[in-house]
Parts: sequence; structure tokens; C-alpha cells
Amino acid sequence: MATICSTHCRSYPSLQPVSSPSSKLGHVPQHVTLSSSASKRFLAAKVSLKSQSDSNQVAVHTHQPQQSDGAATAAAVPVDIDTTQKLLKSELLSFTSAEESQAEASFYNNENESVSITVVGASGDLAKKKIFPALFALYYEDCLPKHFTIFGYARSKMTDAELRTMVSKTLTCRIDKRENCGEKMDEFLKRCFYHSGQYDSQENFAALDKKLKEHENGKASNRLFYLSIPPNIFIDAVKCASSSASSGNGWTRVIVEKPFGRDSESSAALTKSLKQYLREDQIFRIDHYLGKELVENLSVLRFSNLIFEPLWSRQYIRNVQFIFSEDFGTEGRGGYFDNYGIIRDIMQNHLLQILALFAMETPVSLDAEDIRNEKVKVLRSMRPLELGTMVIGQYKSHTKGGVTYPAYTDDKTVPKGSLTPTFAAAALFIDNARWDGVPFLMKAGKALHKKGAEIRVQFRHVPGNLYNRTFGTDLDRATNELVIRVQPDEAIYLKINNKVPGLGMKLDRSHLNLHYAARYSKEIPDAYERLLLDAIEGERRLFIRSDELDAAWSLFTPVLKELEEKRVVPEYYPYGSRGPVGAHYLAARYNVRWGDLGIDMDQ
Ligand SMILES: NC(=O)C1=CN([C@@H]2O[C@H](COP(=O)(O)OP(=O)(O)OC[C@H]3O[C@@H](n4cnc5c(N)ncnc54)[C@H](OP(=O)(O)O)[C@@H]3O)[C@@H](O)[C@H]2O)C=CC1
Ligand SMILES: O=C1O[C@H](COP(=O)(O)O)[C@@H](O)[C@H](O)[C@H]1O
Repeated sequence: MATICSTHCRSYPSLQPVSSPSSKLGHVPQHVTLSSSASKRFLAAKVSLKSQSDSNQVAVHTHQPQQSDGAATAAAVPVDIDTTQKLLKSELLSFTSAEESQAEASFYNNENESVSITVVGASGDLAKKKIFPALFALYYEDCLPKHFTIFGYARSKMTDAELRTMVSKTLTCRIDKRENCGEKMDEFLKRCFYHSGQYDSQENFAALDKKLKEHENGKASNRLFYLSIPPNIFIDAVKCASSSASSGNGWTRVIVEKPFGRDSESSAALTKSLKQYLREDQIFRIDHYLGKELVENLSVLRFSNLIFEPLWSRQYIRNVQFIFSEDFGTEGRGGYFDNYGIIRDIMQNHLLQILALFAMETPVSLDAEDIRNEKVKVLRSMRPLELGTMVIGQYKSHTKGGVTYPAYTDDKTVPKGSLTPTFAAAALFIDNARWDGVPFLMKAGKALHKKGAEIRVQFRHVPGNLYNRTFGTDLDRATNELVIRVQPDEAIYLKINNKVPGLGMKLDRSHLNLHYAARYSKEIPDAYERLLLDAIEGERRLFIRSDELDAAWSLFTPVLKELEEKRVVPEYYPYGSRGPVGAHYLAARYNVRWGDLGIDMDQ
């Protein structure tokens, strides 16, 4: 089995082993980078292969890491194609241009470059739960540049040692790489520092700048600020960071966490304010669902497998479902949540982003701008949501097995009588040639019976119904369904009809199943790891551009306003249940059954 790796911890676009020795490199891209099995990112030999149509030889260019004078060396060696195939098979491959690899290599190993990552709001929940653990995981995997420093910044008073103690409590090591874990943690923590300051104080940020400079020690400074703070202080912090602590001789980038406003107007105002201090290419709007492994894989599945793309349209797909559920309520985050609700918290961003990747046309290339252009196009082809094509719900208290689970409004930070939805289901439509008439159903809820996120693609019925004696009239039982289980227990499976072995003619439903835990031994990185690494590398593909954001808000703003103006009362559902029955009626209107509540024993 070929393991996936690269010159980096990972690189773009992703790789594939050459399948058959007879392929004569017909499908091998012009430049192929072979990583060393030791997987130290930039010590790998770079090999670029040039296809030579009719010969059995390819030219292999071996690129050495940059010399001290900055020049790269390259030697062309003719290599027998079988040898190449063996190399390709036995090594870990990544397709990237030699120039790109060299630029990355020099950035990561360059003695004269430094990267400082400042977590603004370091005392908070997200910083502790996700950001510091992700940074440690990157360090553990040798993915951080040689000269990096991490600063925590917040108002709370803390010493460096106290920050380290706080951070150390949430660090974990890769299950498959436990060795030297303690040592690695100690090394990592030594690179973490803390600076206490106000978010609107130029003086405090100037003091941070001074400390950053001390750590940069005369090297070119590249600075990443991660705004892990409530949205009402984003602009203050951006203003101060950009005026008093941005890099003088390298790049400055800012990761902004959602929420990006609460409707079209507030989002546009946020963008406008951010752009007073930053260029668009410095703003990294994070949607962590885009960093999830199976969401990343969606484009690979679509565009690198011949069997899927021809089916990817109204001609063969009956409906598509995007489902998010959590088996816990808003415990602890009710104050934030009540101002947003599930539609803004999950649908307008996470589910819509997945939908855009699912439904977009083939991009010109895998470049960030090409992908984001296609996402914007498909979002702009969608109909804004309407009240009539939505269901909203809110969880109520429920007692089960002697345990009483609270209602949403039992949370002390939630105003009494709040009508904020904790559940929503909606039917969306894309008015373009590919998807005309296909319902894209979304469903998201908190305090449901299980935790999960998945995409379900239900195909049309097989015409003719040759096996009607087995299936009867309920053709839904026989419909092919492709399920992309984003989490937990990542998997991609296709439900097919199969003959039960034996002398009779009995059919059953089976799964062609790519179950990640069984297929890959490597632990799947957390979404924040991928996204942080991308921001460090300046890769914008998985971050939201401002026009994407505008298009997304245009779809949701009218219905959100109507819900609030009309004070629409949600349908109450018990904590731990499958959610409001209204969601079934909604689906039924489009002749759809939710796949997750399935008719199969095994969903
Ligand atoms: N937590 C999560 O799971 C997720 C969070 N997010 C987003 O990430 C960002 C950070 O989230 P999270 O860590 O939960 O937020 P917190 O509420 O924990 O806030 C982070 C830090 O900001 C400071 N802070 C909090 N409230 C205020 C205030 N009113 N005025 C000034 N400073 C304040 C506090 O630091 P101090 O007092 O020390 O200055 C706090 O530790 C938010 O934008 C959130 O929406 C997005 C997805 C998930
Ligand atoms: O952005 C958010 O996401 C989390 C769910 O993220 P996951 O990676 O754990 O699935 C959700 O709980 C939270 O309400 C929302 O703000």
C-alpha cells in the first residue's frame, strides 16, 4: 500500500502511485517530487520526470536543496522506465512543481527567515482546545519552519510558565507516534511565550512587537496572527496588530475565526473594516470544516475518478443531503449561540461550503483562485432560502434512564423564551444546467441522538425495474446511495444491490466500503492542523474569499430576517431525539427520505 506523504508533511495537489508499468508515464505529470522515506520534509531529493512519449526512458532531474548561495543544482540522468516505476511505487509521491518545492524548502530551512505565530485570545476555549494542540501536532510532525516562535496574547495576566502549564494540559501525541512524546512537548513549550495586553491598545501591541523582534533575532520576520477572540473585538485587534506589530520585512497574515457577521450587512461591514488594515490576501477566513480530511477528499473523489464525474448531475442524482448532528447541546456556549442560532452557526458556513465544493464545476486548476472562482459561481447560481422550504426546531428537556437533560432555555446564558433555533432543515436549489431541479437538503442540529457529519448522494431509480419481484414497488429500497462520512469514523461507501449467494435469486443491499480506519493506519490530522499549516504556507484554497462570503450571506440573510421579524416559533424536540418531525415532511415534499434515518438496517 502506498502511504501518503510528501516533501512536506503534505503538499498540493495530492498524489497517487502509478498504477501500471505499461502506462509509460502517460498519466504522470511533468514534475514529480519523491519524498524521502524518512519524511524529513525538505531533505528529500526532488525528482522531476519528463514524459518521453515513445521511449522507455524518462529524464530524471534531481534537485538538491538550495546551496548557501541560493542556487539550486540539478542533474539530468536518464533512467529506465521500470526503475522509475519502481521508484514511484516504493516511494511516497507528491505532485508539485520543482520551483514550488524549492521555494518551500528554502522558506522552511532558511536560516534567515523566522515565523511568529501569535494566538490572540490565548486564554480562551478555542485556543486551548484546538489551536495550541494543532500547533504542537505540526511541530511533532516536523511541519513547522525551523525558526518559529509562538506567542499567546490576551488580557489575562499570565507568565510564560503559566501559559505553558495551561497549554500542556491539552497537548496529545499521535497514537501512531508515541515515542519521544514528552521530550517533544517540552521542546515545543519552550518555544511558547505569553504577552498580556488589551485588544485595543497600540501600546500593548507595540510591546508585543518588541518581544517578537527579540525572538526573530534579526531574521526576516513573517507573522501570523490568529484572532481567537469574540467578533466584537476583531477590528480593534486587527487595527493594533497591523499598525503596531506587523512585519517590517516579511509577510503578515491574519486568521479570522467565524462568525463573519450575522447577515449580509454586518458581514460586508466587517470585510470593509478588515480591509482598512489588511489586503484581501492577508486575510485568512477560517471555516474549519474545509480542513477536514473527507471534505478535502471531495474534489479528489470527483475529479480524479472517471466513474463519478459523469454521474454528477441532475441526470443521475436525485437529491443530495448534507447532515450535521451533535449529541450535546450548547452547554457553556449558550451566550454566543443565542445571538447566532444553528443556521448561522453551521448551515451558512460549514454545510454551504461543503455543498459548494460538491456542486461546483471543474476548476481550471487546483490553484486557490480557480477553486474559489468556481465556488462563488455555484453559490451565485443558488436560490435564496425561503421560509416555506425550511423547518426550525429547539431542544427541550428530556429525562431518560433517570437522567434529566436540560432544555436549550435552561442554560443561564440564554434569555428566557428565546426562539433561537438549535435545529434546522432546508431545501436548497441550484438553478444551473447541471443541477436544475435537484433538491440539496441540509439538516443541522444540536442535542440530537448522535454526533456526525455526512454527505449523502441518492441516485435515481434504475429504469425498467427488472428486479421488481424482489424490490416491489418501493424503489427507494434499491436506490444507489453514496455516503461520505466526514466524521466520526471517516468512510466513503456506496450502497449497491447484490445477489445473495445461493441457488435462488435473492438480492440484498451491500456497501462498497472505504473505511479509513481499516485502510489507513495513519491518524487523521485535525482540521486546524491543515489550516494552520496552509496559512503559514500562504495557501488560500481552504479559506473563504470575501466574494464567497457575500454570496453565502445573500442566500441566508432574507430568511434569517424573516424568521426574526415574524418571531417564528421553533418545533420543540426532546434532547437526544432525532429532531423535529417537520424535517421528514419537508423532505417528503421533495420525494426524499433522509438517508441517516434510513430504511436499511445498516445505514
Ligand atoms: N470555542 C469553539 O469551539 C469555537 C470558537 N469559534 C470562534 O473562535 C473565537 C474564539 O472562541 P472562544 O475561544 O470560544 O472564545 P472565548 O469566549 O473563550 O474568548 C477568547 C478570549 O477572548 C477574551 N474575551 C472574551 N470575551 C471578551 C470580551 N467581551 N471582551 C474582550 N475580550 C474578551 C478572553 O481573554 P482575556 O479575558 O484573557 O482577554 C477569552 O479568553 C470566537 O470568534 C468564536 O466564535 C469558532 C468555532 C468554534
Ligand atoms: O463551528 C462550530 O463547529 C462546532 C463543531 O465542530 P466539529 O469539528 O466538532 O464538528 C460546533 O460545535 C460549534 O457550535 C460551531 O460553532
